[in-house]
Amino acid sequence: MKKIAIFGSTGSVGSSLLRIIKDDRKNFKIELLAANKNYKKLIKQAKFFNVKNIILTDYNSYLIATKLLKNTKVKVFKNFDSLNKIFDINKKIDYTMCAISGFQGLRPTLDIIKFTKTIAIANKESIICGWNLIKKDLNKYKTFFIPVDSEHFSIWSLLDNNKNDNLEKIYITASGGPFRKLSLKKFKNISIKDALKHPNWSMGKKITIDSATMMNKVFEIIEAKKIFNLDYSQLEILTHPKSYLHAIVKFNNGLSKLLVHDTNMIIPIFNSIYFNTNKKLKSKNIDIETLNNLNLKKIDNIRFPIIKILNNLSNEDSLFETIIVSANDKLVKLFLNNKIKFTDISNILLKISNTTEFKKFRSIKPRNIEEINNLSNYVSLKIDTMSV
Ligand SMILES: NC(=O)C1=CN([C@@H]2O[C@H](COP(=O)(O)OP(=O)(O)OC[C@H]3O[C@@H](n4cnc5c(N)ncnc54)[C@H](OP(=O)(O)O)[C@@H]3O)[C@@H](O)[C@H]2O)C=CC1
Ligand SMILES: CC(=O)[C@@H](O)[C@H](O)COP(=O)(O)O
Ligand SMILES: [Mn+2]
Repeated sequence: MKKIAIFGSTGSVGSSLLRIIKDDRKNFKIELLAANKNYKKLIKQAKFFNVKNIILTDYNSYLIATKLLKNTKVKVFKNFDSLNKIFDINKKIDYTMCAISGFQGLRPTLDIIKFTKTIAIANKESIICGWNLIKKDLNKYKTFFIPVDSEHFSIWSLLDNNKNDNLEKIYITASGGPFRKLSLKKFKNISIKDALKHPNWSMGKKITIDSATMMNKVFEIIEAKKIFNLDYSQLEILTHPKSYLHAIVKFNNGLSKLLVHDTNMIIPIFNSIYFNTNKKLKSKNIDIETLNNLNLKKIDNIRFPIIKILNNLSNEDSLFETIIVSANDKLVKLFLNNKIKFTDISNILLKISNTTEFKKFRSIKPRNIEEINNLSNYVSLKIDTMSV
């Protein structure tokens, strides 16, 4: 019986994992489910899987859930401060999925490492902002790490569990999102509805907007650089409309490996929880038609100006990554609340990434979560004051 925890269980990745577990219930005991506001879905999950601990970080949702569950054995927590009341460092759980969206996933990811034997991280923002802190604790507590983001899971699989000492170059693919072919003249009137129509993947709103602006791929380059300890010069984006090929790894010895899988996040998620088992997952036959038409092209930074942020990055872990993640979190929220235009996201992000005030953070290494959180809050407030 594997004991597990799922952060972001009511979301796209979290719910996909629960669908996998539902088919194999006898082998799993869910110790904790965490979400933000969706108390109805979280309570339904907790009851269905007989989960004794839940976290709701939105205070009002926490109060409602506490009331609704008062005559049950389910304990409701309002934040992640009580992990040491739920878990025991001497009796680690087997697996945790970190699938909270955005910057807010970093603290829970850092806090759970000591309590879990394996940590599967889908929350790319935590890797981008806090990788040096995450890596330090992975080593300190001997926690096994599996990246879940499809391109990074693919690279990780090609490197056979992360031996990356003879890596020459990595290509990650981008679908190009819903506006890959849209006339540039129409970008200024892009609607929320259209921006949420990803051509290949059904994902949470935030990552879907990031795929439309191409910020998702900027994040994925940073994520790959950190996880696989590369220079940015060793990483390149290729657009591939079908999202079937996820990564190409070129090694120093002249060999290159490519990884394709169905355009379905169930595959990386399934492999993260059944890693090192021979559990069978039903999947489609190899798609020869798509393999014959990979249609790989270099990224167009006229269409996707946000790519230019990659030119401003330092090759060392820095607080600058927190600035762009937090600014992007905020700007995507403003766009989804109809406060700014789609093109404002890239324009304001590029402006922020070029200001002297923020550029100086490229040479400051993150020392602790408090420093990262404070900077993130500052960036968020700064955007409120900008004339957006
Ligand atoms: N979806 C996908 O296919 C992929 C996702 N990823 C990454 O995985 C992560 C999750 O993505 P996705 O599943 O699409 O996101 P969703 O928006 O679908 O779900 C986000 C989850 O996080 C919860 N959440 C949000 N904020 C908080 C918070 N402050 N505290 C606790 N829980 C919180 C949400 O709770 P609530 O429901 O209550 O709001 C929800 O359960 C992201 O970092 C994304 O970049 C990477 C590759 C693919
Ligand atoms: C499924 C997954 O890993 C997403 O990150 C996906 O890659 C987003 O698609 P884009 O390639 O359009 O950003
Ligand atoms: Mn991805």
